[in-house]
Amino acid sequence: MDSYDLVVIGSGPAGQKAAIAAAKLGRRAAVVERRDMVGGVCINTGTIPSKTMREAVLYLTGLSQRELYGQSYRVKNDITVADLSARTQHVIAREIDVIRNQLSRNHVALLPGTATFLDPHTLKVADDNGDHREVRADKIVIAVGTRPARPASVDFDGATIMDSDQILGMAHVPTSMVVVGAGVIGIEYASMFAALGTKVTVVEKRSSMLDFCDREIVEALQYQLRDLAVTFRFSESVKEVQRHPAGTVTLLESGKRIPADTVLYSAGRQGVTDALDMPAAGLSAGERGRIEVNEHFQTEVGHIYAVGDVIGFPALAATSMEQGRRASYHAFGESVGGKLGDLQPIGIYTIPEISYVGRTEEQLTGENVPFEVGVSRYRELARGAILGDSYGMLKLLVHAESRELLGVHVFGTNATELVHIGQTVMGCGGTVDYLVDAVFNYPTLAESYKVAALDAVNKMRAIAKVTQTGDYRPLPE
Ligand SMILES: Cc1cc2nc3c(=O)[nH]c(=O)nc-3n(C[C@H](O)[C@H](O)[C@H](O)COP(=O)(O)OP(=O)(O)OC[C@H]3O[C@@H](n4cnc5c(N)ncnc54)[C@H](O)[C@@H]3O)c2cc1C
Ligand SMILES: NC(=O)c1ccc[n+]([C@@H]2O[C@H](COP(=O)([O-])OP(=O)(O)OC[C@H]3O[C@@H](n4cnc5c(N)ncnc54)[C@H](O)[C@@H]3O)[C@@H](O)[C@H]2O)c1
Repeated sequence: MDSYDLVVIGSGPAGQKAAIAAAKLGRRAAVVERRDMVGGVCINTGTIPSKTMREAVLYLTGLSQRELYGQSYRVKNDITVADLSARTQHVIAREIDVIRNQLSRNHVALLPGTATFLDPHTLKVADDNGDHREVRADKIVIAVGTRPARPASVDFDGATIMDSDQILGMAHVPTSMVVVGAGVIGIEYASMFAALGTKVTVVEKRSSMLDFCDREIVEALQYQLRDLAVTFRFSESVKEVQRHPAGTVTLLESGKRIPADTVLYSAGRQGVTDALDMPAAGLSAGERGRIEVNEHFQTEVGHIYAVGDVIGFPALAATSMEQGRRASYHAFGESVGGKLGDLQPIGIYTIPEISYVGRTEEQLTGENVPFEVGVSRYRELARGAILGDSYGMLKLLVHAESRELLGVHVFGTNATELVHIGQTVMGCGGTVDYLVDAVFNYPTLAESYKVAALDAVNKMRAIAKVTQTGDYRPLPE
């Protein structure tokens, strides 16, 4: 039986980084993964295909250029699924190659197959072709990720009623689509299909969407999506999805019926823990197959760690990678930076994109933290005009007394890149004054930080002026 210092189950972002971190610490590491899933959901069905498809949609539809060249501007009419998937397949293949290469040059063994616990230190790895082997490990990292939740009441056929894995194999761009669930996946795909000209209806059982984001920005997104003919049905639950020869009908609890070519069911995901035989290792999975861990990512069995989507929120590729690295470091007694804290950015690749770091206005108000808001609009930036982005905005939330940055919220072109400037300032404990005094390249979108910072300090100065000149008269009690 082969023996390793660390065996990782799953080769997604969390598993890869756990294994490579162990290898860098001089440990013998192995990753177990199914032959057709190297790179995990991230590379094969999730982040990478969806983000590549988005890029193809933006390019081929010419959507982001229409402010400059007119509303009829297109790079290609009649965009086909083949147009979209050519780019996707190219990027997936390239990324898998990079991962295989990184693992092999770090001497991490890639063991093909599905892992099952035999006991807390031993795993059976069964390949699809019927072969199996047993491996022993001092430490084990579970990084098995999630798969789309599939309620029994929905008859998924992969052609007209699909989950987010199946959508990548769709045969044609539909003329109409119902998206069930306005979570990140649902809204990202709703944006892409709306940009392609599909008539999209989003059904969401909550009264609003993306509740963790800044409200003003979510409203701006909804406005932009409605402009692309998206219909929102909030506070509505899907009761049943019917398949008919001529298309689908989505039946809502309220009695409404929505006909459409296709349905994308994106109402959450569940942990892929069923194949693991968790009880054999003394473990159990909770609601939706999730595994509970402590701050070091240890499960209830100390030498077994769990990282990535299988432990739940925030379920992002970037956080998964960092959790993987931290779990390995902890397993082998290496120190890591402070707690994986509040400064993890969120990036949502809707059209236009959203990104933020830190707290929202709603959170700060709820916590009675006094703050000032500084806003910069892309339409007032030279780079915004050059790009043809008139709707973008950057918003800074600044502590009214200490002048620290408390949150950065960006909407529009390059939002997911821009957010890192604010993240760095916040991570270094910087104040709004750093941004006021800094010089940014011109013409750039980064300049929006200075504009928003000046806006915030101007408002703060206005308050100070009123209170210091004696003009300020408190209202009678
Ligand atoms: C449509 C979509 C879009 C997304 N977009 C983004 C985005 O833009 N940005 C972002 O940050 N995140 C995004 N995400 C989330 C991101 O993909 C995940 O956070 C990330 O993939 C989680 O990594 P992971 O390592 O936990 O697991 P995964 O990537 O899910 O990989 C887990 C791997 O474990 C393997 N596995 C499972 N069980 C076993 C077993 N018993 N034996 C062996 N192997 C096993 C699976 O085959 C799989 O390959 C998106 C997700 C989806 C679905
Ligand atoms: N850009 C990114 O970072 C990115 C992109 C995609 C996915 N992800 C990750 O993937 C994970 C899963 O995303 P998701 O969107 O599938 O799940 P989710 O759980 O975030 O959203 C599901 C939504 O569906 C709604 N819903 C559930 N049942 C319903 C019903 N019967 N009728 C109507 N609405 C219903 C829920 O209220 C919820 O809003 C997320 O945690 C996210 O972090 C991240």
